[in-house]
Amino acid sequence: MNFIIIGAGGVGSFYGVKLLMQGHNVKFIARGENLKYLKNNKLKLTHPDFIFEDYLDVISINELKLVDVNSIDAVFIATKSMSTNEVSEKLSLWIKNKNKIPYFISLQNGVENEDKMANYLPKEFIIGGLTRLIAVHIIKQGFVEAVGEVQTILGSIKPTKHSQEFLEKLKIELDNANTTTILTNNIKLELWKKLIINNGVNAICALLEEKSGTLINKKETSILVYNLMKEAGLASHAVKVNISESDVDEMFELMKKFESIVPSMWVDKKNNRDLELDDICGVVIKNCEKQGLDAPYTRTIATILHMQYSKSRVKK
Ligand SMILES: NC(=O)C1=CN([C@@H]2O[C@H](COP(=O)(O)OP(=O)(O)OC[C@H]3O[C@@H](n4cnc5c(N)ncnc54)[C@H](OP(=O)(O)O)[C@@H]3O)[C@@H](O)[C@H]2O)C=CC1
Ligand SMILES: CC(C)(CO)C(=O)C(=O)O
Repeated sequence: MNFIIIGAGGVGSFYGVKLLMQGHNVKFIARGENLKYLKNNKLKLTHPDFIFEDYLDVISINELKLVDVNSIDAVFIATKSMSTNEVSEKLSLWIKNKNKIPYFISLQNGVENEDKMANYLPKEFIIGGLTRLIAVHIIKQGFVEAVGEVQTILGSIKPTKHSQEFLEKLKIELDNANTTTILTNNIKLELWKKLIINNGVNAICALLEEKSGTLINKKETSILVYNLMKEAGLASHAVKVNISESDVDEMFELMKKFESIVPSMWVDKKNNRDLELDDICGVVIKNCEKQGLDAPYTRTIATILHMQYSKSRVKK
């Protein structure tokens, strides 16, 4: 199959490399220094189960116009959520007036990426997705480190017979790549369940500069993590997703069993990059407010992190 991966960062490199190793054609879209480096040097990606080291086929998003739309089966979006609008707009220009277009699959955190994509791309071709039980980060230029067993959950936002067939086929390829893929008819619910995890650990780990396991296993902080998760569950009711208490408990238990990791928000803080705060904590606060509720744990952690980071961050 033929894939494009937008965002040759942690998640994008991991999925792209997995597909490459299965013999698929994969084009990566990168930008800035990362693009320059990968055009001339190999990418090394390590996981406890494998090591990959090779050149990638990498282009900029502006070079996308040189790629034949008809030849591509799917485009994965693996940028941070702040880039979704910009990327989707570029994709909409690329597919304009084409009779055959690929599927567009988000692997990002956050529950609003698919809505953002739908402002630019046909709904029948948008696949919501998430990746969990994985921590994968750029350690230095050209070197990506991954851990975790990797579960991918995918679901069309407007299913058709063709999109279901495509997803079945993609599942086989991802499963062959030693990851687990779950197809769902309710991707919105799954995205909110992932938001529970992210709201539970991302901002607080970045704020306290502690790994997820440390906070989950310490009594005082595990109560904070659990309440952050609970607020994400509460927020979901504003958009009629209705996360239950047992969904929250399930996600808490899942994170308890997962290895102790450095979540992406802490990595971004370490690297002086923008944080996905609006798409994680911001969404929880906004949707609690819609119901006349506050989200005090989320608000406190997010506000302190934001203020601390704004002061200490080296201006670009
Ligand atoms: N890392 C992880 O372990 C996990 C991450 N996630 C989620 O997956 C998504 C991706 O995260 P992650 O891999 O950590 O992110 P990274 O920041 O490592 O990678 C994103 C890459 O996309 C690039 N990018 C952004 N916009 C463009 C553009 N317009 N054109 C070309 N390249 C672009 C970025 O470039 P630049 O460096 O210039 O910004 C960066 O290299 C996020 O939503 C995250 O929350 C989910 C589960 C686990
Ligand atoms: C918390 C974690 C690792 C879960 O997969 C994640 O999504 C992130 O780092 O942003």
